[in-house]
Amino acid sequence: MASFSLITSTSSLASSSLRKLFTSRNSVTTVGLLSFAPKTSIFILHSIKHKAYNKSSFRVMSVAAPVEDVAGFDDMVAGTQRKYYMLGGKGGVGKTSCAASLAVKFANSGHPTLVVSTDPAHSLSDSFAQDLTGGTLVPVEGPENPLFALEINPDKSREEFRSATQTSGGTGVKDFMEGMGLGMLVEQLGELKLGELLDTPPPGLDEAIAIAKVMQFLESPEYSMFTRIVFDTAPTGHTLRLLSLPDFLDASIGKILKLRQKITSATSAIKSVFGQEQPSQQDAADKLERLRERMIKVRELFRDTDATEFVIVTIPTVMAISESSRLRASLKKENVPVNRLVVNQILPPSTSDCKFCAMKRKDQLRALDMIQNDPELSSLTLIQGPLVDVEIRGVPALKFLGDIIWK
Ligand SMILES: Nc1ncnc2c1ncn2[C@@H]1O[C@H](COP(=O)(O)OP(=O)(O)OP(=O)(O)O)[C@@H](O)[C@H]1O
Repeated sequence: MASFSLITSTSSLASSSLRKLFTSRNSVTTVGLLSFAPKTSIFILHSIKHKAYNKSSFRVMSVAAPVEDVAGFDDMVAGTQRKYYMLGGKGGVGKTSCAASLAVKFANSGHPTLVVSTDPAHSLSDSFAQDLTGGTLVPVEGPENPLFALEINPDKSREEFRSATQTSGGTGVKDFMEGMGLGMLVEQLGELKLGELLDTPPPGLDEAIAIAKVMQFLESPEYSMFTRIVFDTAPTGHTLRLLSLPDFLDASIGKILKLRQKITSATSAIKSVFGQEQPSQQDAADKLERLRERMIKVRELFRDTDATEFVIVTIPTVMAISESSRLRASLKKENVPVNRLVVNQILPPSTSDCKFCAMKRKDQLRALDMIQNDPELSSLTLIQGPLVDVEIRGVPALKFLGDIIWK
């Protein structure tokens, strides 16, 4: 079992001396500097004496600084009406770690919580160190109140869309129409690029369908208990395409449905001539209509300032901050509410004469300065997350990270 301990010290006590001190006494092999208050440091001591993490292995020896309401967590946790938090940003910045730690914090604050991954490359299972795969709700072990996780299977979502559209205007219908010599309708199909849409669905479609599916779940009574829903979304590019997707799909599906009317009359005319049963398109059309309605709901949810907030997660590099600025601009254009910016993986001030650390920190401070001068980002509540030198995995570690970030 691994054990973690928190200890505060004066800043003059370097991690190397702590490492020596605890290695001899407690088999502590890793000492990570977590954050600095003006006169205090918090160190995380990670023992590899044991094989697995568990809750009781965390020992908080003292707390460094009074908890400040930096992130406005009081506001995030207030009220029992359902709220959605979507965490998004560039790949690898720590979206999953931040989303999972927020979900743990909500659950420990009394909210039955659901954390959902719509990123095709799921990492919730890795983050919680529990198997959460399978596309259904899985209870997360550890928090004080119910916390469930859901990793949506993107391939399944895409297949659902394909089967819903295939018989109602997809390539199957196209071939059929060509066979019947109904050139005019084939042209319309071509214009809609339906074949392309079905064979290579636009990026973001999986995620839109995944979110739509979650919303469908959440409407049913057995899910009414969840008062906080945290989405770990796919990287920025996907999110941006996702936002423009409902409009695109709305228009496309609207056209498909109109086209369907024409096809239905054409097929019933053929049926009456040849006396043959044509495959019923009613089911597919109904499915499409439901999908369209759900897409509209997803769009509305993204824009609902009372129920939803998109939290941008970034790291202190020029590239990540520039991308976050573009993301914020696009979200603004789409009227998606954004109030908070998490800057994760900030190096604490160097306690040793490590030149690399000093340079890196200087570089990060320059990037942090950029935020203050960025027209898109400067107005957001800035939440700073430290870079820790142990991997954040499992509920105790996520609780620990959550208590640093979400306060
Ligand atoms: N504050 C931190 N300190 C140290 N390591 C961190 C921190 N935040 C995240 N990490 C580590 O960085 C890696 C990527 O984190 P995470 O999976 O949360 O990022 P992500 O943005 O969700 O990635 P992806 O875009 O690939 O889904 C993980 O190994 C995680 O443990």
